[in-house]
Amino acid sequence: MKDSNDILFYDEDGLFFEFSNFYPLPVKIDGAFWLTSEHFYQAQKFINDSSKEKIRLAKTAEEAYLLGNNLQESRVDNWENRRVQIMERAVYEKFSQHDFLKEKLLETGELLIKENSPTDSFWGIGSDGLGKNVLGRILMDIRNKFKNLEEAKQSVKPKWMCIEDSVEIPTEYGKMFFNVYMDHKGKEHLAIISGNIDVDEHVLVRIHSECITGDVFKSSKCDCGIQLDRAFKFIGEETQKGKGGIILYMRDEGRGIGLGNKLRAYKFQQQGFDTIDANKIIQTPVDDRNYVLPSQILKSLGINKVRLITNNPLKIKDLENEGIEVKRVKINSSVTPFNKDYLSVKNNIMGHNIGIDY
Ligand SMILES: Nc1nc(O)c(N)c(N[C@@H]2O[C@H](COP(=O)(O)O)[C@@H](O)[C@H]2O)n1
Ligand SMILES: [Zn+2]
Repeated sequence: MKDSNDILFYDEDGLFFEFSNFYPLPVKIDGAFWLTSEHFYQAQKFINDSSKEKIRLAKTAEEAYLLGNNLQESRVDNWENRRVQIMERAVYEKFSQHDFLKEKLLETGELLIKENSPTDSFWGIGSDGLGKNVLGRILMDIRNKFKNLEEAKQSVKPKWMCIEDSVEIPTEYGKMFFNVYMDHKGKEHLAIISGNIDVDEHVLVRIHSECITGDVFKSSKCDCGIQLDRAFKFIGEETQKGKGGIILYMRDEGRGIGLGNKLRAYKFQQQGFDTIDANKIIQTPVDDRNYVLPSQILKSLGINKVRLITNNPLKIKDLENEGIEVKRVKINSSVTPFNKDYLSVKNNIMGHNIGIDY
């Protein structure tokens, strides 16, 4: 139902038309410019580049919409399952690339945002006002993400929490120096430094999100434990060669939703839902992390150029947004019968293009 305080957007002459995908504002995604976020969304329905290009070159969002719904050319399969993730990306890119829009979204505070479409009860609220409002929910999720980012940027400078700034601990891959950083929420994160750090070079870095099931209890359900071991080994080898590297171990368990929620999400995965839908079912963000704090930690160490050991495009994007030059170092995973679905979602929908050791 509509409430007088709700933020309603849909009509071209409405106060919040900028929130509509039809608002004429260009967005750059995957190296290409799209006249609107609607152009990008509609183009993703199709397999071949010529169809995508026809839509990309459409003069208006309306034209792109009509092409997206009428082009008789081969379409991607299971679009119904992918369209929300595609829409989330299109809208996130649009708002994160235009500060005035991000500000306008943040200024809506905690108010409900609804696409006041009289015809669409999936993306909007439909004629009876009771529709799913999926687009409105996406906007509110992105508003929260921006709020967390803003908070993290305002967070107190990371504080060295160790006795002498760092503690030497012998590891399987040689001695390393452990440094604790506390964030604005009181969470303690680790910077594990090995060997010589030459800030004039691209420093070898792994930003690892905590996964206690994988990192500690050797779960075969994900590739976190393998990735951590491989990053440690790689940095240990670099140290042997007289260089070095850093592992930033971030307490972002469960892609930021915490251990309990992750295990709740696992239960739904056991019923056949993928890692994205499982998070949504338990009403948590798909990924509640940002990498402002790791960027702050690196900069506090004088590091502005890194070779980042990751498959996760969001880590690269956030570091670059914080002014850090990133060269990506791919990290292979080993497929198990227990993690193959998870890896394929990371690879095919979350953009990780994972190197797979079979
Ligand atoms: N929420 C959630 N659901 C799952 O099914 C998962 N396997 C995870 N794992 C968490 O993802 C993070 C590692 O992902 P990246 O490779 O860094 O993108 C880590 O926080 C795991 O706990 N989470
Ligand atoms: Zn894991």
